[in-house]
Amino acid sequence: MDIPKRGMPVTIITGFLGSGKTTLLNHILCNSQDLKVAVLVNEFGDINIDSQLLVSIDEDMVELSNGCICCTINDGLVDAVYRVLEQDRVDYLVIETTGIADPLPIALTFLGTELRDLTHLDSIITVVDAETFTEEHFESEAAFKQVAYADITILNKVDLVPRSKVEELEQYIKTVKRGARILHSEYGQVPLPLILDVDLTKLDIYQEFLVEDNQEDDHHHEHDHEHHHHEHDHEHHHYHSHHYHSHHLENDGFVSVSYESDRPFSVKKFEIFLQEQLPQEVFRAKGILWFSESELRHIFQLSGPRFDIDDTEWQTPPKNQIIFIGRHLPTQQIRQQLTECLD
Ligand SMILES: Nc1nc2c(ncn2[C@@H]2O[C@H](COP(=O)(O)OP(=O)(O)OP(=O)(O)O)[C@@H](O)[C@H]2O)c(=O)[nH]1
Repeated sequence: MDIPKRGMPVTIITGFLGSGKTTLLNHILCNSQDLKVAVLVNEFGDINIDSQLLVSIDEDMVELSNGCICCTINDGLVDAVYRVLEQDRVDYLVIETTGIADPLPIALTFLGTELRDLTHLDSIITVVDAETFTEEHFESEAAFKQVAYADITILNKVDLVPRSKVEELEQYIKTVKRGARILHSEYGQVPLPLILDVDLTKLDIYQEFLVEDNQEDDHHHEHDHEHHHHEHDHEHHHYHSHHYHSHHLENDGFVSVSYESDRPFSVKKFEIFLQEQLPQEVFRAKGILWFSESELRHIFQLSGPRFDIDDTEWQTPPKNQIIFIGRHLPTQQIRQQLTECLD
């Protein structure tokens, strides 16, 4: 089989001024373990790396002892990306945009230039400051697009606001982006497997912005549009099916399905389960999760289309325990699917 070679994965981080983009970037640089990450930033001043980690610095590139590198975008994004591609063994590229940037032209730089064949746009992450974000932010075109184009929205600084504010913001964000994937964080602390190499960018969304220059492509263009609409319908269906109203809650049909295992899940498989397999009827789930990729105890909460994973330390031998609540749940199927998530 002729499998096309995929280029270097790229994650774009956007978010309004002061929302916590750099904080998230530092979290990525310090926790990327054996992944060699290159980050592109506007100024080094932003990156506040422990100086013990620095091994070399030149005018536009800083190298850290864990192999990660930072480059400035001074002389243009495309040039900066080429500088990274010329480095040995860089596995992953993360770009921090300025707080007022519209992410669309940046995404199109990866999809519509020669970089298309050398890179693979993995996802756009938008960091939102839970404390200062208000609906008026959307009067800014850039802020609106940051949320509208986000594949993942990280609602950061949740330590500064009551839970009700976080929920209100989520509802509001979902009016702008139906089915938004929202994670919560304090100081950008989210498990990296949930945000890197997740392959969430849907190329067909960008198709209309890319100028096609031959008939073959035009044909694909139409096809992609159909596909796009179809997906939207699907999302609509999926994400709005959770609107059971409270007076139905006492009705028959609500069940819970519990699951336990002494073996860890694979993060990837569990993610796919959440994204693609979780029955629409599940409107609440909670549990304690053990992933083979992580030494931490992850507390999982799902409410409607939103889920949340918090990290804590194990005080007991690790195991998986999870419960799903919803109407008419296919108990055996859920158990079977979870068993398939075991590593
Ligand atoms: N309390 C609290 N403060 C945070 C959190 N995340 C970041 N901060 C602080 O918020 C400030 C802004 O964070 P940055 O990471 O610099 O934000 P940024 O988006 O890079 O900012 P710009 O470069 O101005 O766009 C810093 O003082 C951070 O320490 C959080 O979750 N909780």
